[in-house]
Amino acid sequence: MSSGLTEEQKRKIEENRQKALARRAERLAAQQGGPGGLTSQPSNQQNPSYRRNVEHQCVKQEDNHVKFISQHHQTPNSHVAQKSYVHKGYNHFSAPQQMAGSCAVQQENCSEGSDQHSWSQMCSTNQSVPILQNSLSYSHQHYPGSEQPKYHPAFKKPTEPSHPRLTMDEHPDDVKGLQSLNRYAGGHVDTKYMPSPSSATLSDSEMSTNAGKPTCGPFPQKDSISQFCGTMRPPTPLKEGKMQKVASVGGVVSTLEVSCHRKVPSIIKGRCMKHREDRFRVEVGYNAELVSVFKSIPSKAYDPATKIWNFSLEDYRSLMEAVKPLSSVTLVPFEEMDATGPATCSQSVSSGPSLKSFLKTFSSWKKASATVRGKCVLISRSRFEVEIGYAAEIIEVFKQINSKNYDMKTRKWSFLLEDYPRLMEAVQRLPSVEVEPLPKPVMQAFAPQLDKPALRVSDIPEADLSAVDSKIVMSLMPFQREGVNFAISREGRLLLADDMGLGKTIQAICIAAYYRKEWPLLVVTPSSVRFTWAEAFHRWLPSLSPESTNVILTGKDNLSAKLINIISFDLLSKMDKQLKDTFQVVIIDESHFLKNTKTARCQAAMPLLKAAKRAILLSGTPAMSRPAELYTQIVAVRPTFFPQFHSFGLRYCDAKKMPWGWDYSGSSNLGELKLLLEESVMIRRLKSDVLSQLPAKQRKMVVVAPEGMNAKTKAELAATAKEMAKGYRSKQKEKEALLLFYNRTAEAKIRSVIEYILDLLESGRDKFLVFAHHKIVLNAISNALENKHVGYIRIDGATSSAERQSLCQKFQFSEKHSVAVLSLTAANTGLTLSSADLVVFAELFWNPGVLIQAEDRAHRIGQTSSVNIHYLVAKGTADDYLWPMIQEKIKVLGEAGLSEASFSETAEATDYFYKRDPKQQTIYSLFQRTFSEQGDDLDEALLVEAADACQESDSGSASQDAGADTCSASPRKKQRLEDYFHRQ
Ligand SMILES: Nc1ncnc2c1ncn2[C@@H]1O[C@H](COP(=O)(O)OP(=O)(O)OP(=O)(O)O)[C@@H](O)[C@H]1O
Repeated sequence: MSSGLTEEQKRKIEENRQKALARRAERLAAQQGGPGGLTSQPSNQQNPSYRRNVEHQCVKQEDNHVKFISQHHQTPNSHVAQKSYVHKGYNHFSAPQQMAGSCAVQQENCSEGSDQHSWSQMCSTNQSVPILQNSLSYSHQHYPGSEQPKYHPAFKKPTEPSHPRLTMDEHPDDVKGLQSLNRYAGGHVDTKYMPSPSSATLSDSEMSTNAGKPTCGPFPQKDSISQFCGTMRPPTPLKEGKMQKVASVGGVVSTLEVSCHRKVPSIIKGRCMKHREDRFRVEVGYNAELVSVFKSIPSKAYDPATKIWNFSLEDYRSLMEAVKPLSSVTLVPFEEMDATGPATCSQSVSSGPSLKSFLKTFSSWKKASATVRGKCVLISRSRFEVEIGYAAEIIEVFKQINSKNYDMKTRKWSFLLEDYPRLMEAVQRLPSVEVEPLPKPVMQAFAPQLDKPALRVSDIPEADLSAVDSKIVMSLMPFQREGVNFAISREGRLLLADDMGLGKTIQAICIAAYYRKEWPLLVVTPSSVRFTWAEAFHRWLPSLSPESTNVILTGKDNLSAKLINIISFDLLSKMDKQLKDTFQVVIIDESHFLKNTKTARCQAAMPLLKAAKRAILLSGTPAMSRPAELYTQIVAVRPTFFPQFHSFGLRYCDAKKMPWGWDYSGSSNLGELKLLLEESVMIRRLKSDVLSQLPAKQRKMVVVAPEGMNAKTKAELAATAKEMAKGYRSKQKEKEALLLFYNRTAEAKIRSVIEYILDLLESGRDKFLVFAHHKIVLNAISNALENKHVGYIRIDGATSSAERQSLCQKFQFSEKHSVAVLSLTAANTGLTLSSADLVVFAELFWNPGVLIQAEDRAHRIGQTSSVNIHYLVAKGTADDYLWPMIQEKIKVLGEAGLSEASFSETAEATDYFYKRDPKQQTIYSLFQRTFSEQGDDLDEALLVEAADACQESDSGSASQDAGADTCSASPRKKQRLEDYFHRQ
């Protein structure tokens, strides 16, 4: 068919094309020239050895097909063996290490060439290919027709580049490794090709094998072969004017469709380099797609200084797999290079890292070829178990171990830890058995047990606490003292995970006080309990001056202004990062708040904890649903344990690869995790463990944050207090003022109360009672629970007796109902709610009898635990007067044997309140007078009325906002109250 072109036109086109080809050839020669560069050679695709040392360029032939122009490398230091490396390095991360040490890898100019074709071809034609240029397969490589000896460059001596020899003298460990390898090869390795100790030399001929053997060498069995070659494809037929660059082995290089004639799309090239032990980095320019791939890799770490990402070698393969589909990126696989550049072949063989890589490669191969697999799991502080299927040879090994024990029920063998090294050594020699060792942190933690029996927690020596305030030391319960000893034996780094209410605060303060010389101290806590911490320090360490605590209220406050600095998690993320080295002693209260690494609070806290010398983490519920939640807390205490989450996830979270990534939500080897934690990270006692040391009730004052109040409410409260301090002429006025003060206190506390309740829920408290007096408070709590979809019951004055009973049953027996919201006056008697062991008082009440009865809804027959009682107290409100008054009254009751526990012994000190201030004293007297013993009943009636008045207005058209007028009484009730006051 005529092209429609004249002869002259065709001649011109051909001429231009030839010129273009000549220019391209020149350009390529220039790119690849220089020292160690390339010299153009005719293509020889039949010669595999030639292929090993060539790079291809594609040019278009007359017939519109692509041909490869191959070029030899001239020096061993140049681009030798790049293809083989590119294609197989991904298979297991250690292989490239091994190989890379020998030869620099540099991705050829893929805009023109497609070396991957040749690789695909080689694999598909099952020709002998030097693809396994790693030390495991060299003995089976055969290179028919090759003039040159074929060996892995790692075994090449620099002085004898064409006839490499490896002697025992030179590389004893490597040779040993090869010998063991032979054992692991399960008869597939032809031993005549293995170096013998006597000859200790590998000749070229010894290293060669027969043609026609699988290109991937005999070691990997079916699976591993496909690992190496399975994804190799024959070359994709080329379309006219185009060639496809095909991802070859395992897709190290992505498929690229390039035109030999068109402008080549811009492709970012990068390379994988050794980073530090167990990690590699990817040196590459910016590419958005690539960055999202990086972010999906579990072990990712980004160095902002160098702007380079690095990863665990364990994720090497998944990273390369993920990069494969990116058409705009080419990554040269991981290579091992020294600091100055590509290592020579001989360097790589003799250097330590190369040997390591070799051994890693070795074990990877073994892993791939083993037919019986199992794992070691720690089952007690002194014994481990081997979980494995049946294999006669391993049973033989087990029987040789003195401490062996066979459990008939579980059909598992266990051994003393001291026999672990011996057993593993023996297992290593079994070719078809692969046993996963104990994790490194387990070995670290239990290293002493390899020699001698372990100490029990109770055997831990008594710490010398003579430098700590005697008040706190004397107050410690025996189990608390053990906790302090444990912390000091672990050099002040621990997770104190005692059950809720067991006194983690007192223990943490004592531990921190032991390291007082290293202060300033930082306490990070939920904001709702910042002030409680400040109080606790002064209560337990009387030697502290009153100015030594600094509760941080805003992001602008000075974080290290005082000896003890207390900050909320949320504010911590706003602190100056530079301060991370300021604190040598750090306490993290409710440390499970750090469970999610992605949160700002976790990201702010972790560097602090790692930099600090002492890290005291407190949590009654370190993990609420899965072991993954423990990871950050473990790393905060022991940063060297599991530097990468992925290895932790694999061992303890039953990590599973899903189409969307890794799923770490499961759990595995929990017994071992518990042992590991208890050995070196955590101490945890349950209430039931120490019940005999606990009082039946433990009361605690929780100072709720004043910034929870809005400015208007605060101003009104201050004005009311000021008025009251002046005194009143009539009793009526006095009581009206008092009533107003009490109502406004209710409004003012709402926000802090809600925050506290939600913090409790977040901390895993799943069954508790909340008492409040004002309807506005009860409503606000109910609304907050509903918004958070927390199941609750509510009993107040409007609840009928029939309903009460069924609600109690629901709460007692249903897990869905976590909170009981109760009116102080309507639900303090006659109800059994003993399934909870925590009672929270959102509001105070002047009559201690009512409070004690309310407490006893949980503390009654059926209760098997010690009951914790939290009184929420707000500074600058009526609580300032109600709290000391209640304490005094309860103390009296306690002394008379009428109350089981007195506040003075179990709750925080009262001198926090301004009883010494004359104005405050006046108000306090007013409270006392109004709520005098004789008047209690009447006063109670009065305040119940007041609360009702508040409720009525609240339930009417009034908004539920804590506005100033919300609690004004209805006209009818107001009249009743006025009448009452007049009667007084
Ligand atoms: N040895 C002790 N002597 C006196 N009071 C103590 C002692 N130990 C704990 N308490 C009191 O018991 C109450 C509960 O203690 P704390 O708040 O420290 O418990 P916790 O373990 O932190 O509980 P949670 O997990 O609920 O925060 C507090 O009022 C505390 O003062």
